[in-house]
Amino acid sequence: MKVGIAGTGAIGLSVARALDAGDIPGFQLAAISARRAERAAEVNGALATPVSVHDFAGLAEHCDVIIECLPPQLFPEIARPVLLAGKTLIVLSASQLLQHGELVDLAEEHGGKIIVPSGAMLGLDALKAAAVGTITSVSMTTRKPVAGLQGAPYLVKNGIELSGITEPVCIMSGSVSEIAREFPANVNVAAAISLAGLGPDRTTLEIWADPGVTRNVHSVQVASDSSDFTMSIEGRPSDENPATGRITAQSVIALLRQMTATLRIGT
Ligand SMILES: NC(=O)C1=CN([C@@H]2O[C@H](COP(=O)(O)OP(=O)(O)OC[C@H]3O[C@@H](n4cnc5c(N)ncnc54)[C@H](O)[C@@H]3O)[C@@H](O)[C@H]2O)C=CC1
Ligand SMILES: O=C([O-])CC(=O)C(=O)O
Repeated sequence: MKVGIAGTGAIGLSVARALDAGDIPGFQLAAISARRAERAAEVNGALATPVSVHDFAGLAEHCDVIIECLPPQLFPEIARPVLLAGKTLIVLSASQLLQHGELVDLAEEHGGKIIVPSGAMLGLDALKAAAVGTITSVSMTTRKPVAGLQGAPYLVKNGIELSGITEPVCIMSGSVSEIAREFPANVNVAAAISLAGLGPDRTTLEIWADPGVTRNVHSVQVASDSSDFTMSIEGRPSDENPATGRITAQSVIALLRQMTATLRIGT
């Protein structure tokens, strides 16, 4: 299958490299999309087999599977042409699915598929299994280094300055739906958890800026009629983007491998 990568930053570049190295059987990197021509040339220069460069419509036309690894605000621009063409969209900016439910309807109408990888999170398998029964609560806490939150729309709008803090500060708590509007680049993990479990209105989230952590730390507590469980993950930052955990790109690679595997483990 031909793969197109939209956005060649921390996640897109890692996945492009793995495809280029032949590490993902059954999938071939066919095209990329970059903000600037210079970036596309730089990425192609680092690949053993350079690929064509397209705009989003071009990726939709030439590829079977398109991996969205873009700044969150560009999500509808890539999602529409891909889903209209009935192709498969792998979504990293998962928070955007909460604002753009209409794109799921578009996929349904045109035979497109939307896949949200586990990304920087764990336990979506157990959560989906619990959701077959009755989940009573899902509460999540995310702790981030101050640098990972800087520039978030909510902080800018409310003039909240985090650079001098010496103690952890809870900067927002509420439902995932409420928080996703204010921290679009920081709640992809929470969006995925909410979509797998109780939904964004009933999944609660606290976001903490913590000067004592150097990694994003996500903890989730789940209560259900089949099981109660607690999950926690400390992601090591990627080299290219400290706000993005290294495991995120690895999760996409694992997802692609699973799509053609004879033996699949996990839900
Ligand atoms: N689902 C998950 O668990 C996680 C999701 N994310 C999300 O994944 C997305 C990508 O994350 P990163 O790779 O870390 O971001 P990044 O900022 O490192 O890369 C984004 C890339 O998109 C490029 N870009 C900007 N405008 C473009 C355009 N018009 N056309 C093509 N490319 C364009 C940028 O130049 C940059 O290279 C973000 O929305 C991020 O919030 C990040 C971490 C975990
Ligand atoms: O932990 C990460 O790598 C990123 C993160 O918080 C998110 O996107 O929700």
